[in-house]
Amino acid sequence: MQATIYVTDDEPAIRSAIVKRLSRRNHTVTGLESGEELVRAVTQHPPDLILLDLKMPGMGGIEALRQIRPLAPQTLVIMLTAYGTVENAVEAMRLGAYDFLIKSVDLSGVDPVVDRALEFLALRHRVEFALEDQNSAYALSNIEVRSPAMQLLLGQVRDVAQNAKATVLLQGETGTGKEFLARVIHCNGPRATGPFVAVNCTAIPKELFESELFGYERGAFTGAHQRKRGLLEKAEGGTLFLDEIGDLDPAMQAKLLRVLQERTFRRLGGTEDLSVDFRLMTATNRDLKKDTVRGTFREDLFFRLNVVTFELPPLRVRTEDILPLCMQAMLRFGKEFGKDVLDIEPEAQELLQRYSYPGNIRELQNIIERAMILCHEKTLTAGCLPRELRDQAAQITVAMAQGEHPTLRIEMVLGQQTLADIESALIEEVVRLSDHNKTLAAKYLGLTRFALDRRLKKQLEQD
Ligand SMILES: Nc1ncnc2c1ncn2[C@@H]1O[C@H](COP(=O)(O)OP(=O)(O)OP(=O)(O)O)[C@@H](O)[C@H]1O
Repeated sequence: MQATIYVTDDEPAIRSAIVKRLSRRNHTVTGLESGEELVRAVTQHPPDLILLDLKMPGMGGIEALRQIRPLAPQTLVIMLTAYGTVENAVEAMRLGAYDFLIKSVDLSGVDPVVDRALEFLALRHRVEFALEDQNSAYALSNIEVRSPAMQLLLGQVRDVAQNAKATVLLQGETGTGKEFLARVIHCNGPRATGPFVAVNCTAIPKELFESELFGYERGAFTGAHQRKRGLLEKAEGGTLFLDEIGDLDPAMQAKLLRVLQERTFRRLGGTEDLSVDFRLMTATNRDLKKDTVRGTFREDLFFRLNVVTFELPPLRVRTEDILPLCMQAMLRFGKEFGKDVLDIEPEAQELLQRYSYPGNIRELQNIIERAMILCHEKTLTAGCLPRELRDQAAQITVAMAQGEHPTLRIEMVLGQQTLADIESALIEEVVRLSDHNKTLAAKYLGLTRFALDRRLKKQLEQD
């Protein structure tokens, strides 16, 4: 991003060196020699970024920051500080500065800090733009994904959306965005103007499911005072989305299969075959294939549903998507709560990116909602984030990437963990991923079953 930048420093040599350095990278850079001059310039033209020296004669950096924040809430401010005055820089960050930079002789630290701030600014612009039109929340072009896994998936979604008939199965942990993606497919396809009928298979009691799905004729059963159209009919010309399909009762599985095979059905108590035209999408956080082996899910129905399958990766294996999702949530809750929190301080960014999000995007949104309630500054700080995030920063994170060969990634905070901690975390995760089949886990780990048992026992004793 090419940006307008003000560099404010009373020392001419440093000021001109930074101005030169940034101008060479095609930014529009202006040097200013005092806090007063900066306030005047910001009043006339708020820039994208300000580099602001802490210690200046007359109006110091802190006072200048206090005055420019309300004048230019969108502008990011990086404080320039000398060794030994870092506490003041921290104070400045509490007042809304985005970051700070310790001045060194060669100024080589300037570029990465400026790049990071500008990248953040560019991301904020994109998210703001996407949110301007709430109706286009599901437009493919407005979905902000950075992780290679999600970019690949969205590319495939684009093709599938265009095919009005393709049946889609969405699999993934809770909160990974299965319903969201179903809506994206619906809204970007030829049936976008048709209805999107979402049904949670676990929310409707077993006895009522059939009448809800197929509808009924007057007098079909006691209490059926008049004809009622079922969900299948309501989805005509659009999409029927069956969530938690893995929990569908076996009798209903058989009935659904018949509709999918014949594309016709009868209302309860009816004699007429009705034909329906809809796209079916289903979602589950279970492994349906395994359920067919276990015998809890019909294999023939699985084959009908499993035409196009999307596996949504958990958020912990696509960390690149975390900050864009946080920004989106901040803007959304900011509007709701009437708060103007526009930035996330670097320490909070770090914590948000390191957390493992067992509840995925839904949990991320809850974390941001809570933080926005607690936050009274213009910048979201680490102090507004829940304790789990800070605690987890001190733990070992083991995350799994899906694929033909599932891969475990381990992160270790140097100085806080030992090799033994890593071993325990790794063993625990592999046992969990092997569905607690210890023979399989031992095989993955290259251990004998006996050696694995011995290690697990030792871990238990230490706990
Ligand atoms: N790519 C995305 N961009 C923005 N918001 C998203 C995205 N994906 C999901 N969300 C939001 O995250 C929340 C959870 O998504 P959703 O309900 O689709 O998850 P799910 O996988 O269907 O969950 P469950 O299995 O519990 O039903 C929703 O508020 C949704 O709007």
